[in-house]
Amino acid sequence: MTVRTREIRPGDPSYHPPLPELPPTHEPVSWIRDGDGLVGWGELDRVHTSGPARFAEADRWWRSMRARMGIDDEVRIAGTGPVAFASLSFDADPGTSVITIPRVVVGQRNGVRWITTVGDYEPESAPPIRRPGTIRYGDGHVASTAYRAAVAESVRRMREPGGASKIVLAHDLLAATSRPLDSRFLLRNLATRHPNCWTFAVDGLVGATPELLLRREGSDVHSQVLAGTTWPRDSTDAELLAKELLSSAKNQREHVHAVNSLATSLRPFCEELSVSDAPEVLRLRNVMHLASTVSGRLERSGDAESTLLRLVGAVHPTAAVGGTPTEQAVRLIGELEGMDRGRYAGPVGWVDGADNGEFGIALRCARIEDPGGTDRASTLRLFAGCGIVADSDPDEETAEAQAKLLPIREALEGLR
Ligand SMILES: C=C(O[C@@H]1C=C(C(=O)O)C=C[C@H]1O)C(=O)O
Repeated sequence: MTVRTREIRPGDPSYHPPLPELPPTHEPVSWIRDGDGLVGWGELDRVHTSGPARFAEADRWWRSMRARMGIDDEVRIAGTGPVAFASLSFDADPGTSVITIPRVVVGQRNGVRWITTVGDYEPESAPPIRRPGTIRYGDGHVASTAYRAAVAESVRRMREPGGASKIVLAHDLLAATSRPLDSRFLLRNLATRHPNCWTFAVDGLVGATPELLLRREGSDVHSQVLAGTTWPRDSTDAELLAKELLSSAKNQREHVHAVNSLATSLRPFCEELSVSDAPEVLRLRNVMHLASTVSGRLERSGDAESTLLRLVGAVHPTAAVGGTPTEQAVRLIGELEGMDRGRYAGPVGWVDGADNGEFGIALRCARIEDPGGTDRASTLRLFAGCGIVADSDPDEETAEAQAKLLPIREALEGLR
């Protein structure tokens, strides 16, 4: 099996279109930010994994597949040669994770565009992107009222002696389209409207996440941790909002838990690890977050324990999506939230043959529950959550979750 990467040069018909417009299928895989990234289609092979060993099993499978591939790569940068996309469940149980190898990947980075193909490849032209028609919304497993109640209960528990310091609770919203969904429609709208997020799609999970869990390039690792959120209300000036966020003790507390959890779990793998001095404000279209960067150099980058998928497994779940202490928080999420998160809030991203890659946290996303068909519309489940601390206000957190649902709702409704 030979994997071939060739540069696509200016003048080639596939040099100019934005990445989401290239796939000739309605369900491509994707990872795009600021116009750069990867899209893929056609499936060579996939595996599903589950349980606590889901990361290690996905890793083992990817290494065995790679070992069977001959590589002919004329570009030779991160993301060229063989590439797999993966989306892993939030929880060990329940939850099914997937890792898949596309037959065709088109990538772009710093003005260089390339195509990678596995085996024989017949170019196909992409059919026009379909619109999903009108969208109807309905309550999911955790409606807003139930969410507010869960937040109030978690606050009560956190105030008890021995209570957790932080718990991230989420809720869901159902959406039904009137015509079958074309994932490229969501990808195009998200990538255009949220260029500073990573627009992803893997096996029916589609979204634009602002949170980079782990990037690996050679022996360097990098993460952007988010926690602590505000959003525009009435006519609040953006500068003022950013200042208020930076000086909010409650948001700073939420943030510190998330940064510490990532740094603590990554440190044992690194000979050097640094955390930015103080959080900055990341401004997105609908919300603002406190953001910190964590950068490290791996101690034994060739080690089987330090592969990207293993590292991702070691740092997940950070307190940005789980809580502190992790085990207590995850148990409470199961009890108070009571829904199956599936792959929402789990790691999603790609890994290449040299073990370079990027994984984000699957936030601001929808899971396609029924893709529909020529004669059937589609249904999706949208997710959003918030970090809760002992002084959280249930009404505020419920409103915050609504603000976090906006990007995926707007994409579905056609805004770009
Ligand atoms: C859980 C979500 O977002 C996370 C929670 C945040 C918070 O509570 O401030 C901020 C960013 C994310 O780490 C989500 O978007 O669903």
